Amino acid sequence: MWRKSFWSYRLLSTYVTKSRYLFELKEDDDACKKAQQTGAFYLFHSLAPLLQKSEHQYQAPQHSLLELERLLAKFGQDTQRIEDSVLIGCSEQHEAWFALDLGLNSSSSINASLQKQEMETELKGSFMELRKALFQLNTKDASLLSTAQALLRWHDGHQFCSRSGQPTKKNMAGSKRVCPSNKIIYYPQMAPVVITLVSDGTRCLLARQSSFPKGMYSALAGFCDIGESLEEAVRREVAEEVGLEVERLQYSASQHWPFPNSSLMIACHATVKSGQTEIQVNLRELEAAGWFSHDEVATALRRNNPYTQQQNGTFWLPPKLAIAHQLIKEWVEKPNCSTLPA
Ligand SMILES: NC(=O)C1=CN([C@@H]2O[C@H](COP(=O)(O)OP(=O)(O)OC[C@H]3O[C@@H](n4cnc5c(N)ncnc54)[C@H](O)[C@@H]3O)[C@@H](O)[C@H]2O)C=CC1
Ligand SMILES: [Mg+2]
Repeated sequence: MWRKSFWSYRLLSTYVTKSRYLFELKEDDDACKKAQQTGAFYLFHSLAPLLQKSEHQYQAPQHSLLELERLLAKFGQDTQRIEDSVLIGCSEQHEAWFALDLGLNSSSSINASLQKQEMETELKGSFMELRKALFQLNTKDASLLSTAQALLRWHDGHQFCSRSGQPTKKNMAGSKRVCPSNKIIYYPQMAPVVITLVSDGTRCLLARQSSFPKGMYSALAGFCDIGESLEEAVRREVAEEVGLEVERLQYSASQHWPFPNSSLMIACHATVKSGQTEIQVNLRELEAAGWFSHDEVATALRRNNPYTQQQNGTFWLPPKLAIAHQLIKEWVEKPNCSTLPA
């Protein structure tokens, strides 16, 4: 455990002190409880974050502990419910940030779910589905609320020990749950997913699932199987979904993705052997897949507004905040960047 008195915080960078402060809050329940007193809370209802509209923009409001206690009292709720909150980050000045869901059934409060509409009126905002909310927010808030929702969802779904069947207990920060009877520790999980933009040197391969919004095409994605390396997962997914063999691949970047459950999206560029570009779409996984020219993709990126695209019937690409968008943009800017052997 990092103790403030032990470390000379002044010698460390802001980022390092922040990281160590968050580490301390995860490890030490008393320190975390203390941090709640000066902290800020983001509110959710059944996993939908609270947003407020100011002028033309939405923002995610923060509430102090005092405001939260008043709110809960007003709705006849025990302040014990605040113990369900999870730590999601802190400011550079070490103001800790928490998230609390007022709609999910609470293990520490009897009168579980609070009425959504009454809360919205009281809070002068609305609980918006996260997929919609992400389009309305700046990058920092979008990322914070994604983390918050992922953590809240994980706690909601892991309230019992899978060995003893007993209720598990969350630590103050929400970084783990412990079974009191056998001491098994459960940590929040995310599934590794590979997302690959395949190129044949001049064109790139885009595909769509029937569940995608109308007209949207993206790179190939798939969950890693147990025991697989990243490289093996890319090769298998490309073979499974479009019947092609990857020749070379290059890691690009990664992203936490909260839908439908937490995934760690690992994005790669890949090439296939020239002359072996005939696609055989696996219709159990995909609705359609095809090769798109550099010009077509560059044009789609420039006019990437889903609403006008849907009306025109032309294809469109995932929004900026999705790593698929970044992967496609990278390829458009540098079409020959797939250099590492698979
Ligand atoms: N952030 C981004 O840019 C993008 C994110 N994605 C995400 O990637 C994820 C994976 O893509 P898919 O093509 O759907 O995967 P996929 O090609 O592996 O097919 C999904 C199927 O895999 C099986 N599966 C294996 N392990 C699973 C697990 N841990 N959780 C759920 N299903 C599992 C299920 O049968 C499921 O129906 C999606 O959930 C999607 O949200 C997809 C494209 C872009
Ligand atoms: Mg897939």
